[in-house]
Amino acid sequence: MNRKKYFLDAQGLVKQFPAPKGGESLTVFENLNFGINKGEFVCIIGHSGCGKSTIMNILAGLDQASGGVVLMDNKEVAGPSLDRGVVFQNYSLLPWMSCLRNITFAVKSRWPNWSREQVYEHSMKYIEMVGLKGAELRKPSQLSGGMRQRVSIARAFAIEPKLLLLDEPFGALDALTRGMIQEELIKICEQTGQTVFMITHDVDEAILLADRIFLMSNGPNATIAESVVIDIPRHRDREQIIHNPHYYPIRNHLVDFLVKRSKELNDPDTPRVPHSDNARPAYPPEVNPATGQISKLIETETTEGNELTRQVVNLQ
Ligand SMILES: Nc1ncnc2c1ncn2[C@@H]1O[C@H](COP(=O)(O)OP(=O)(O)OP(=O)(O)O)[C@@H](O)[C@H]1O
Repeated sequence: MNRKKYFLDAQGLVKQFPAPKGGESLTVFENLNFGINKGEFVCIIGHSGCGKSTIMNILAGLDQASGGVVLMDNKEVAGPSLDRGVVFQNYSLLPWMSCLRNITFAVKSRWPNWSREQVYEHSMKYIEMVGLKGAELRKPSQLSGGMRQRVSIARAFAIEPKLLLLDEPFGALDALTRGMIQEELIKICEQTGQTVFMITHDVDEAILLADRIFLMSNGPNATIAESVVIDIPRHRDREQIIHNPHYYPIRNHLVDFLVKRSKELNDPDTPRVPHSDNARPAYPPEVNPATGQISKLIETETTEGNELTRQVVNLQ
């Protein structure tokens, strides 16, 4: 039995939006509990409208939950912070600034006491890391979509956030560019041990990148039904990964969830597995589709200092 404590810990999150003309408010999700370990790459998959971007905005501190709490490094997330870098699908670069200035601007805010040289060298390191050396003085409008997305990734990494949040960052890119940037992202994450939470609709992308994949049931009243463990060894590459014997069992499990189980879980006539064993947060079970192992993280009565201790228990 391992003892465990998460770096990022979401406990009992609820999000409700008021109805536009009075009436019943919309509960997007409720009693959402999940954790992310330091250095882990976690993807979240679920149908459109289930609440993935809402979760990401709450983790980023850009939106507030209606209930529950998010702890990062034991501190409550109460607003935006340079500890969390966000990359959106639409790049969100400042159009009047060059690529380099888009990055130096963020680096200066992060380390206001750095000299010009320090800021420049640090920013150029990340420009090089995403393969944009030579294009650093161009404005976003003079770049391709893939290049712009690489600038936003470089900017997010350059502030060395404790947590990187990626909201479908490759959604608008063609397959070839997407593949190239995925490989760069894998390389950078391997070099830096970055903790990442990423939304994607692409199951193959999720298997390639993630250590775990959260499966979200359909909304309203959505929930994270499972945390799927991707135990395919790293370094992974797109051509080789499909030959790993665990690849297709994992892929089939994800597709089956999206096609069938995500809806069933939302059907009021389908009996639900109780989400919570007791009044405490119940994390979604961890499932390894390749080995059939299911484990569950539970809180124990034990406390060490003021910290709650959690244990992983194998159920199957
Ligand atoms: N500001 C808002 N006011 C009212 N309802 C909202 C607001 N923002 C989101 N919603 C609703 O909350 C639900 C979840 O939206 P969200 O964007 O988080 O879903 P998503 O899973 O990210 O979808 P997609 O995959 O299409 O991006 C949707 O029903 C959406 O209409």
